[in-house]
Amino acid sequence: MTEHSISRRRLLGTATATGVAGLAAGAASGAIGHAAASTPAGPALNTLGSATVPFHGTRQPGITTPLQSRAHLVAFDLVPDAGRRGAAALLRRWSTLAAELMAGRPDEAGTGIADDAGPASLTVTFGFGHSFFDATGLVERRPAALAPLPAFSNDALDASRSEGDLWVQVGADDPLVAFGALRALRRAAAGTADVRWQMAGFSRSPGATARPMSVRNLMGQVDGTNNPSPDDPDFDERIFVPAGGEPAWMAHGSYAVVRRIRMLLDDWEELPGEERERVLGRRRSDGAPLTGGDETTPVDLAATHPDGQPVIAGNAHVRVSAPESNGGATMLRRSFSYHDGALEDGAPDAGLLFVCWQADPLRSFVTVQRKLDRGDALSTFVRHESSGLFAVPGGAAEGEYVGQALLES
Ligand SMILES: C=CC1=C(C)c2cc3[nH]c(cc4nc(cc5[nH]c(cc1n2)c(C)c5CCC(=O)O)C(CCC(=O)O)=C4C)c(C)c3C=C
Ligand SMILES: [Fe+2]
Repeated sequence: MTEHSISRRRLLGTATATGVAGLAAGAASGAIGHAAASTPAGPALNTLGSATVPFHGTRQPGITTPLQSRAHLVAFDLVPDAGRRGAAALLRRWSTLAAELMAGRPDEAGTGIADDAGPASLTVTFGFGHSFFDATGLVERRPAALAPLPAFSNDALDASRSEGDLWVQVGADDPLVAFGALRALRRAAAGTADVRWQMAGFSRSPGATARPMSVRNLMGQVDGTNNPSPDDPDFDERIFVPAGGEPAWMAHGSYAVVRRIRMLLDDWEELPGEERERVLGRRRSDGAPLTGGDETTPVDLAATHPDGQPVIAGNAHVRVSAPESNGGATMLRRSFSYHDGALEDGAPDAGLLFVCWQADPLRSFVTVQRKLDRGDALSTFVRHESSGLFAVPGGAAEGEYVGQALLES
């Protein structure tokens, strides 16, 4: 791995560690710009607030964009008489709105929630669920890859917080900007689609750590290290549907698997530190593999102790989930933490809004999750509580809207 690829790899899984690193991220990915930096009435916005991600492009934003510190994941169901026309009109309204908000132009009809802020790297990403195609009479255009995910033994899924006709992912580095965008999108859907479920997530704020590193999850683990990098020769083909792929309207798109995974934090925190590291296969302090080095050192799955026992346990999470253990299966993980108070028994309702991206969910998520389901030491400490699979089409060109190739051809 080159220095360059290390820094690119880090950027994807990282709420960039400093303002300077944030700028470097934008420059490296070509994805982040800066909105007009001052208002007539006030001082210039700082770089965090003024950072922009373009809405228009070959791919949708929010997939390879560096992880923002706030997110809302929302599923909508179309109202019964919306049909294909209603859905097309909604996607057009949503796309226009998303382009405006992401460029830093506030929603004129809104309540002014984000008026003083810039776009703060706002991204809005749209996807279609399995049921969308029934609701719009487009069943024959439903991708085979949207077949329902199989049941896994560790699942405790709540159907009312799973799936949905439409999925929207909002991310921003300012909670008010993220909330303002969510409100505007909800208002634009009124009369056409109702919220089915909604989840709020968070990650580390840019500039919060002393050095660039991947973020930590609520188990205290450094998470996102071994994500595939856009510099990998097979990155595009593994994460995105190619130009000539099937169905044609999914060209440059990707499939998002969304799982709300509650962490059994009371049990986890009881576990001695060494045991926690054994469960994962990496050090808690800096995310380095138990086989040595630093966060970016490759894990040596073949390494053994003098007594012949593997250094990375047979059921350690990084061994069971690794591409080497799954016929090369890989996915881009872009997850957020969540905390929704306490359950009736007092346990924290907290965990991971696990979001992963891939060109083929059966080959990637399903293959790895099947393996994890059979023998992952981490599974004792987590519960999958909701699930969704969404087809996220390619990006919209100027003057077009997301999903136009599906809804109008
Ligand atoms: C089906 C896919 C996966 C689920 C579900 C999943 C849940 C999950 N993971 C963590 C924490 C970590 N995972 C890490 C690595 C990792 N996880 C997956 C897949 C799923 N994880 C993969 C493919 C990998 C990479 C393996 C490799 O190639 O080395 C790590 C280590 C750091 C990293 O590489 O990101 C952590 C930490 C939690 C807490 C969790 C459910 C709540
Ligand atoms: Fe994982």
